[in-house]
Amino acid sequence: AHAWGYAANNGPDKWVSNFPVADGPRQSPIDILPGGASYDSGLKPLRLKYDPSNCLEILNNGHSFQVTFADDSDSSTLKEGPISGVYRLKQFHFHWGACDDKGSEHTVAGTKFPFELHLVHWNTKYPSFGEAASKPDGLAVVGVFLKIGDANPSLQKVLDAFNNIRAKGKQTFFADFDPKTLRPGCLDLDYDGSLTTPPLLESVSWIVLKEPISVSPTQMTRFRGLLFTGEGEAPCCIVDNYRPPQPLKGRQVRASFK
Ligand SMILES: NS(=O)(=O)c1ccc(C(=O)O)c(S(=O)(=O)NCCc2ccccc2)c1
Ligand SMILES: [Zn+2]
Repeated sequence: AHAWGYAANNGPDKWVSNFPVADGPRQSPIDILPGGASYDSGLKPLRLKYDPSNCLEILNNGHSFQVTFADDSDSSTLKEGPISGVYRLKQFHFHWGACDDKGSEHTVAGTKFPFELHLVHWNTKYPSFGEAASKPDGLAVVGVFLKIGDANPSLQKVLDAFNNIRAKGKQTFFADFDPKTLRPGCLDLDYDGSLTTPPLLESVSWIVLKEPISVSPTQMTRFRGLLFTGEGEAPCCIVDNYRPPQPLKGRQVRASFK
């Protein structure tokens, strides 16, 4: 079976043939209707605690790039909010469009943002990420929308590392980055969902932050210079690496705000 991707021949509407869960009851992303979310006064504020020294490397995995963190201790964790227990940060990555009118995976009342950041965490009640990834409460992903605006200084450090990871498979040392600097306010919309890329496992508690952070047009074009393809192959830029919204199938979205 050819590898999954985002092209016409291997994109999101083709994934179900190798990953039947693509048609499951709790798939992600979704279109979020803030008016349809129910305010949950029991929701405590989300607690992100990240240690920049846990940052290991930045990698172009052929469908996005990810910044990987050391997850062998509880020094970079997510707590409270809709989740119980302690979840460790494993990696963060982005999804984006070829142009500014699309790119995010979640949408808000049909509105698409040009980018979406995902911070992937796993539940430490399980021995490893791989174990947690197949459990209904195994993963928690924080989604942050990016909009066009002022340059984002903390993002610049990530973009400056791109020169070493332009081609698929390239990776480079990347240290001392605190993803908390990428966090906007604390209004979040929560629901039970899945990974948005194969294997599309239905193990994710999604925590989508309502307020976007800003990136400048120059910073955005840097993302679009990354390549899906390996060195020596005909260059194909990573763009439109997003899955469209999936059916809600009766799920409730909880809001941490009125
Ligand atoms: N958009 S998302 O947050 O759902 C997501 C996207 C990509 C990946 C990834 O592995 O690259 C991941 S991951 O880091 O969670 N890995 C999922 C695939 C996987 C499952 C089980 C063991 C290893 C990898 C998550
Ligand atoms: Zn993602």
